[in-house]
Amino acid sequence: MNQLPKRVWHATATPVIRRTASKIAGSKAASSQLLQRRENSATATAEATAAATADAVCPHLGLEQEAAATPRIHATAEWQNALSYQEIPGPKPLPILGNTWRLMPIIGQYTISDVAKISSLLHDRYGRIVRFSGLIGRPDLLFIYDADEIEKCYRSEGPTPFRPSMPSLVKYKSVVRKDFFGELGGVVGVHGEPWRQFRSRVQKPVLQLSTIRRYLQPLEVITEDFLERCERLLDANEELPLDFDNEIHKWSLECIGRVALDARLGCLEDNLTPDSEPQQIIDAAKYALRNVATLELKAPYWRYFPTPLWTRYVKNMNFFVGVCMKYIQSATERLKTQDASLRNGEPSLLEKVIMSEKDEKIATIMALDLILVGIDTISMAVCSILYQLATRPAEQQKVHEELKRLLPDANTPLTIPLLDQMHHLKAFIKEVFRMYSTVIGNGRTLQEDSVICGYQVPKGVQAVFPTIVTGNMEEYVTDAATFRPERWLKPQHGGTPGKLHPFASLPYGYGARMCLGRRFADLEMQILLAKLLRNYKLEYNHPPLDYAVTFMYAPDGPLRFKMSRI
Ligand code: HEM
Repeated sequence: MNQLPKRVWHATATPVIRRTASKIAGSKAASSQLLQRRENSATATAEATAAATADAVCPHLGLEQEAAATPRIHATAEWQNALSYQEIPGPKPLPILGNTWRLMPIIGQYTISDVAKISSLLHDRYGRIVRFSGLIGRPDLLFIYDADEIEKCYRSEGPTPFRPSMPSLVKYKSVVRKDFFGELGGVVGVHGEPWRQFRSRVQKPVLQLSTIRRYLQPLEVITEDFLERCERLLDANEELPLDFDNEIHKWSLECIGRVALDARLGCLEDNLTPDSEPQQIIDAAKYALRNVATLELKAPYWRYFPTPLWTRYVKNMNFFVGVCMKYIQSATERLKTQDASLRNGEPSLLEKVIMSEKDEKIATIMALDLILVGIDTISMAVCSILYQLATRPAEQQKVHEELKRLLPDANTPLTIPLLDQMHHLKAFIKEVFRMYSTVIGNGRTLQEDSVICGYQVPKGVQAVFPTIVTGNMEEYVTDAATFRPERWLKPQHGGTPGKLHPFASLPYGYGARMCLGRRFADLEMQILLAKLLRNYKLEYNHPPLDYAVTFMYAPDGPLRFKMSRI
């Protein structure tokens, strides 16, 4: 089984936080040492802030970085007793080459697909906080493997958290297509007040339970179509094709199209021709997302000149914008021409946004963001969940039993109260996310100087919270190496007690910037698993697959599941 190795907590790598001045104040040498350390620390802070600034300022803010004033934290004992930023352990950058070479093919020791392993190796080697500095064109990365410190960072992030994600998308929105986005960047890759304003305009309709309820039936229909297509794809051994991940991708695209564009895109139709719109959407979605890791984690030369990869990326993004505009214009037309008195039931998400904002552009940009982040995340999560189900027959049986009890007639339409009672199914999903977190980590660009794990960390540094590692640490999760969905259940539903740090496994992030699509993601996954496992048995009878990062963390290889009717 592909389980990450059991990790040991590195207490030895922890700095002595309270190395107080009084301890060394006895001698002159000690005083000058302390002074020297402070000077080093001030220089390091200034250097790191300067390095970080280029990336940390959001183009949509249109503001200059605030003039430097001495931050209040500098006067506290916590700051003064902390070790300097430079003392944080981590791989040492080489002169001129920095650390970027470590991610390069052949000469580097790390490959992009191994990002999850790198994160784990860094923890094993350096301890609970690791500084990865000297990366070309980007600020230092600070990996934090301490769930209490992660909690502290999240809880003190203020009203406009800064998630340093997708600089390529930032450049696309703020430079390449400034003509279209202007001041309305959306939520992904946008920060500060512009992010807060956009998010507060769309958050309510997106997360409202009434909106989610409205999509249960349409998404169930799409899922039924998907399962019918799967049946048609089975070979003589009842096995799904080698590129089954592609089919999952089409299902998620069809779902997000229904939610964000109010349309059936037609991605699940048989025999799509290469020039058909659905196939073009499928190709563009795949290309845009799969190349982001390469664009952003390897040396980002595209920031300085348009590389072929960048040019293709821009073309794809333009295609997406065009598709969103087309569907949103037709939704607006529908709303204009439809007799309002004939409208009944809950309006769709798009209708809610168009009616409340009276601005088609807001709806278009919202749809674009939902589509861009809502396809790969969910399809890779589903690949991972299905693989774990297929390779854990006993666990699969438990979910099936639960479904048989709740849906004695397999054709019973799903309802929200029924989904609410699928405790085992939901616990299974959570356990997959804990052990194989699809999004391997989250991050924040620090907006204030902070003390983290006993070190002075300057603002502008990118803190990385590697949930794939912390979710598997014995320190935070009892019997972490064992796959046990029951740990997520309440005792009345068969739950087993044990330690589960609330900040060790956060698949959807946390706080004001938490995943905007999480309710749709949960709904889509629950519908798919309920329909699939009530009616079919899933098996995987091939050599085990490794997990790798292709933007998301998922099994790396053909998902040749055997799918047989029960
Ligand atoms: C299982 C699937 C998914 C996972 C694991 C996931 C995970 C995440 C994570 C970790 C974040 C960052 C949160 C933070 O910074 O605290 C995020 C942000 C976001 N997600 Fe998801 N996501 C999933 C599915 C979706 C779907 C289906 C949609 C769209 C319908 C979506 C839309 C978004 C958006 C728009 C943001 C940016 C929010 C903001 O910055 O304000 N996600 N997601």
